[in-house]
Amino acid sequence: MKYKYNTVLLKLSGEALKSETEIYNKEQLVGIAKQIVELAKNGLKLGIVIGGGNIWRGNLGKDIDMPQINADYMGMLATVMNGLALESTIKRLGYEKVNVYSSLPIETVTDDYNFKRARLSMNEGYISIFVGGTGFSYFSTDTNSVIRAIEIKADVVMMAKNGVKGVYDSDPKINPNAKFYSELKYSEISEKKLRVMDLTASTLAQDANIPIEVFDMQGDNNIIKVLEGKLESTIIKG
Ligand SMILES: Nc1ncnc2c1ncn2[C@@H]1O[C@H](COP(=O)(O)OP(=O)(O)O)[C@@H](O)[C@H]1O
Ligand SMILES: O=c1ccn([C@@H]2O[C@H](COP(=O)(O)OP(=O)(O)O)[C@@H](O)[C@H]2O)c(=O)[nH]1
Repeated sequence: MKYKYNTVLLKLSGEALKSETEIYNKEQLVGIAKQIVELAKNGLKLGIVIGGGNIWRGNLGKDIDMPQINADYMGMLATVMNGLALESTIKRLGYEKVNVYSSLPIETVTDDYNFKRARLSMNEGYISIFVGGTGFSYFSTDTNSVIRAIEIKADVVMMAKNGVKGVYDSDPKINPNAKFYSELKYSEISEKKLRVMDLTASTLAQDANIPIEVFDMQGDNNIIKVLEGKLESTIIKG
């Protein structure tokens, strides 16, 4: 196997799909889809959780006096849109074996999520795109990613960032002297108050003993490179 892992849960934020002015950028979508198709064709079992941040986030609800729960469900619906955009881009590249599983029942355009069905289809080479988040308010797609990774028996959660190669001791975009970590323990995420993912997600990953690999997906074929072990990243485990 040419990749470090056999089964991977890839977390993409909504930011990965957008441009400066549009919620969807064709080059971004195609660039991601091409890598995903290559990985799947080479036998990697791939589950993808996609965020909704290019369209809407629940914390925007307060700006329009919207209750958090309503705002959160709008955010979850945003992830469904992103999943459909990725699905159609993958299929346009000629790879038909892709399912969009939604935690929100939207029978017309998605399959209802069922971990057994997802595992079976992935064993047959299908890419699983998980949308709708956890289906519950007050959660994030980071937590959703860890839950789906547990359910599909993934070897790792690949946490794709936009423009940051991994985890530092402080925000590298603010502190140019921030120290990069190539490895971290889960406990250090909370001890050092590192902004990588929400604590629910890191605590769940620690309990399930699932490593999380944080890498920068903004670069030529970076998703493939990191899985080939050819890209610097931060691995969180133990
Ligand atoms: N300790 C840290 N290590 C890395 N990035 C950090 C850290 N603290 C804050 N950041 C900031 O978090 C940003 C990533 O935000 P996040 O929402 O998690 O990523 P994305 O938008 O790519 O999903 C980075 O671009 C960086 O500016
Ligand atoms: O299980 C979930 C997942 C997502 N969300 C909502 O959907 C929004 C978009 O998800 P996220 O912010 O995780 O997307 P990303 O930042 O990865 O683009 C969040 O802000 C939440 O409001 C939620 O309520 N429950």
